[in-house]
Amino acid sequence: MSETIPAELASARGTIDNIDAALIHLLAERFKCTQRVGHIKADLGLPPSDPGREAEQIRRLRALAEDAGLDPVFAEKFLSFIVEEVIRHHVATAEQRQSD
Ligand SMILES: O=C(O)C(=O)C[C@]1(C(=O)O)C=C[C@@H](O)C=C1
Repeated sequence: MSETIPAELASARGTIDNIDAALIHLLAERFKCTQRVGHIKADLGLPPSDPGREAEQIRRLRALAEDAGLDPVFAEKFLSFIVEEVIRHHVATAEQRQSD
């Protein structure tokens, strides 16, 4: 296989790399924010998950995805994947709080 990458492919990959970097930064900011939420919930004795809030988020993101031309099923799966990890962090924060 040739080592030379066509200019158009290299340019598209450059854009993909920039978008992936933005996604990582956005996710890092989101997790910093949910870490604050985890501490607030632990302080107030609130449960780690909030199914009502999640239902609202799913409804909103599915609509946004449809408008943006993104598969809403994928958007929902992506959100669920993130929220599952957030809940795991919230549980660990609450457990840590109880053992302090
Ligand atoms: O909003 C909250 O209550 C959160 O804990 C944040 C978050 C989220 O990551 O968006 C995570 C868990 C909840 O079930 C709902 C939403």
